[in-house]
Amino acid sequence: MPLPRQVFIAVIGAGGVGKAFLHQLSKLASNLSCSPSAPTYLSLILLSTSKKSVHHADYKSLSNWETELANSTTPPLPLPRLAEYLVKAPGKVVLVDNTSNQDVADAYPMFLKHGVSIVTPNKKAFSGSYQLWTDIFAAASNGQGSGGCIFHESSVGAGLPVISTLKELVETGDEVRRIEGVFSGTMSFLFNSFMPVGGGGGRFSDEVKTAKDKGFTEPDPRDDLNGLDVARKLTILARLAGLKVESPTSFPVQSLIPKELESCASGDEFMQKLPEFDGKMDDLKKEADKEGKVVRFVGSVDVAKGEVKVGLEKFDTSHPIAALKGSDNIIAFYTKRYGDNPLIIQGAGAGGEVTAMGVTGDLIKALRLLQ
Ligand SMILES: NC(=O)C1=CN([C@@H]2O[C@H](COP(=O)(O)OP(=O)(O)OC[C@H]3O[C@@H](n4cnc5c(N)ncnc54)[C@H](OP(=O)(O)O)[C@@H]3O)[C@@H](O)[C@H]2O)C=CC1
Ligand SMILES: N[C@@H](CC=O)C(=O)O
Ligand code: NA
Repeated sequence: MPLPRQVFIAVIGAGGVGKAFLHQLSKLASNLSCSPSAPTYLSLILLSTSKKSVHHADYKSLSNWETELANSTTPPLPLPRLAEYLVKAPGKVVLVDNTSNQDVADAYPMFLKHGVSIVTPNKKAFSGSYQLWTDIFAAASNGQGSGGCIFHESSVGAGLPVISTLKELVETGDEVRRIEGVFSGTMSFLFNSFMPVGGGGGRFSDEVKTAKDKGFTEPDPRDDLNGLDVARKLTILARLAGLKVESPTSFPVQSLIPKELESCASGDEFMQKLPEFDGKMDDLKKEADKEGKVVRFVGSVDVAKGEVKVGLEKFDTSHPIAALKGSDNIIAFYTKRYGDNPLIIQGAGAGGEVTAMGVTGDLIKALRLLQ
């Protein structure tokens, strides 16, 4: 009879994605067959938000995380103390970062060097400075050596298999020439509902509020509307395709934040004032309508030219990008092997459940490597 093995899971971030991940984790059979030789038991040993943490000095599994977190009065561990706690766990550890925090992302090389594996939808680690990108992958072992492994499928296209597909294209020797499409669930939802094919549509500011309520936006919706979220995703894809993109602000990115609202002190103030600018978005709609077109927020990476760009473009109403629904992303990979008919991935690109699916899938991949 093979001996069961135990893997310890620490989760930081319990918002839309974090909560959906924790529910999916609880459904993963505790007797998970990731290893051909032994069943795997998963123990949740830490759960933390920006305000509080639940963890036990004896690494006892959290049996009822919702109640334990709600009742906790313990502040979150500072990152070096968190690392100490995880390193001393009596077995392999996977840290699940469900935040969008830069400090947590900056600490990935430290966690990885200490053998802690990471799965995350947080884009900031992979789209920050090029140095951080290099440090993360230098520290990660992904199966070889003593460093932890790292997976980040949901950092682009939520649960859609975008990162894994691009990596396989590159690793199997295809030549990726161009990547283009709609990379934001929020922007897709906004334009599909504010400027649908066939006319009509709601007020732009109302649709922004709905996108936030549906859990599509970043914690601060200005990070979507300023184009930076898409720029981060394209930075990640461009780097995986071999371009040394320095940062998500090192190429042209069109912002939809009105100049007058750039100085808003908070996301709440911004959301309050946004309806004053609905007229400008209506003008954009009317202008496209006159040409029989719709406007969509798109991005592209031209690998051969080394160019990345993000912004609004007009599309014929018959174009596949114009026909997207809800929060759908569409991502086309033009490669040497696929020729003029690109490999296309399409589906929901935002939302707690679909994003958590990518994170849970990554956890399963990490567990297979940690045998
Ligand atoms: N929502 C989506 O559709 C998608 C999201 N993502 C990415 O997933 C991540 C999570 O998104 P989402 O769940 O929507 O965001 P939320 O704002 O709903 O949740 C973020 C969580 O992170 C916690 N947090 C923030 N900073 C820290 C910190 N320093 N230490 C511990 N916890 C912290 C917050 O705590 P508190 O509650 O105390 O503020 C909150 O629980 C982001 O990186 C996002 O870009 C990726 C693809 C799609
Ligand atoms: N805010 C992002 C969430 C997923 O990355 C989006 O709208 O696409
Ligand atoms: Na993905």
